[in-house]
Amino acid sequence: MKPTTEVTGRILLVDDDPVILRTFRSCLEERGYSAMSAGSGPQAEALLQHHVFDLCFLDLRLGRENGLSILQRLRSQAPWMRVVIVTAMSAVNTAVEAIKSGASDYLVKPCSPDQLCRVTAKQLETGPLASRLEALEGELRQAGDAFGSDNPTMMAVLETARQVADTDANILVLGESGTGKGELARAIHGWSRRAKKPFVTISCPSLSAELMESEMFGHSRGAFTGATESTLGRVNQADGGTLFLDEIGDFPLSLQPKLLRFIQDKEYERIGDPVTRQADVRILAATNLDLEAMVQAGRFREDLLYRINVITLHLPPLRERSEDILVLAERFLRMFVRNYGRPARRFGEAAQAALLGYHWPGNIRELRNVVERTSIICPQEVIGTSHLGLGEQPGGSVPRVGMPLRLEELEKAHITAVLASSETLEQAARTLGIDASTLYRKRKQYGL
Ligand SMILES: Nc1ncnc2c1ncn2[C@@H]1O[C@H](COP(=O)(O)OP(=O)(O)OP(=O)(O)O)[C@@H](O)[C@H]1O
Repeated sequence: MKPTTEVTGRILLVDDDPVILRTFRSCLEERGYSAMSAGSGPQAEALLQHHVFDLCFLDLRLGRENGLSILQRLRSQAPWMRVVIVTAMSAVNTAVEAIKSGASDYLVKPCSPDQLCRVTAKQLETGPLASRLEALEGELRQAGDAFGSDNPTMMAVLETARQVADTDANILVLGESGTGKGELARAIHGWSRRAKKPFVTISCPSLSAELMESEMFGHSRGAFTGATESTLGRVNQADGGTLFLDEIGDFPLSLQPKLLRFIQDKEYERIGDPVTRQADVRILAATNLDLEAMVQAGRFREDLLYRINVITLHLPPLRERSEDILVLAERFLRMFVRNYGRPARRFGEAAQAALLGYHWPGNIRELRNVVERTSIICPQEVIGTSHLGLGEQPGGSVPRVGMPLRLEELEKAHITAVLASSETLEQAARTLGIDASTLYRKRKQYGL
């Protein structure tokens, strides 16, 4: 049974019988897999410290060692690794127990090379899909408690958010970029009676006034050049649910009266179509801009502001929520090591201190990016400060043209500096020679 396509898979064999180890190993290697063997539980654990495996064949009877407790230790050390129990016919009951404890399958000894390879191929095929699914499910499960916090300001915000979630009040979420405004909006929708209906996001800065009108309210065929098909728009899509206007401060001024009318009367017209339509939509909005100041400057309508900020929730920046930094970092770490199958397991003391001492200008988004990168590059179980790459803080070395850097690092540094010296985002975009929506995307990408 030679594989027809190229096979990949890193396999750990754990058995106290050297003959079985040799036979299994040569059989798997012949088919293109890479395999390593361990004669005992501790040997297997030692290998896991330095190597990443996708699949493990574990003999449940390893001398005096208890196979089930070895299984548990291997699973906690490498939760992404699928484990197939190898057992004698007389011990099938134990194999069932092992599957209940997290093993994926079992193989009865003696088995033929074809049986071994069939099980291997099946496990390696389903492994990545299953672990991605597990990660997603984990994220979803955590969404319920993702908003736990030990910070008093954040706790008060969350309490208000939960109280008003089930009313239809429009809510404005304020906070620096990356503080989790979008995440909170989604949670409010989830806590509301609209939870089973759509949650639709419109990212305001990414669209011009014309595109925004058509995106929100839809257009009829031929309404403007290029409108070859009619569309219903996001408002229609969100009917019965929630419409989240991200970065509402960038909502085009010329379109604000139409939004105001929709919020007040729940009525609108598509572009090029005189029929008045209705949609039952709850509005949540977010911004990191000072809308009061924009009203003063004539860049945002006062009546619209009073419609969208019936309730205002102000998310504190991460540096003011130091109680939550390590909890969030550990949650991200669990998620990413599971996704990428990497060896990092925990932050060492120095790394914890570095995480707590950093000022997190990009807030939770930056923390998430840092942990993701760390989970990939850290080659060991305990994460040290050097793996975090937090060296380029203000006062640290500033990337300069000509240094041995990736282009991205230079771009990030330049955008950061221009943003810091610009009064508005529009001004920064003009200086950089890119449009506001590109700047918006790059800020997100770099966690600025
Ligand atoms: N409580 C949380 N738990 C886990 N992840 C979070 C949490 N809050 C935010 N995040 C993550 O941080 C990142 C930024 O969150 P989000 O987009 O909600 O921030 P934002 O304040 O809306 O940012 P921006 O103002 O730039 O749009 C996302 O990847 C999000 O998944």
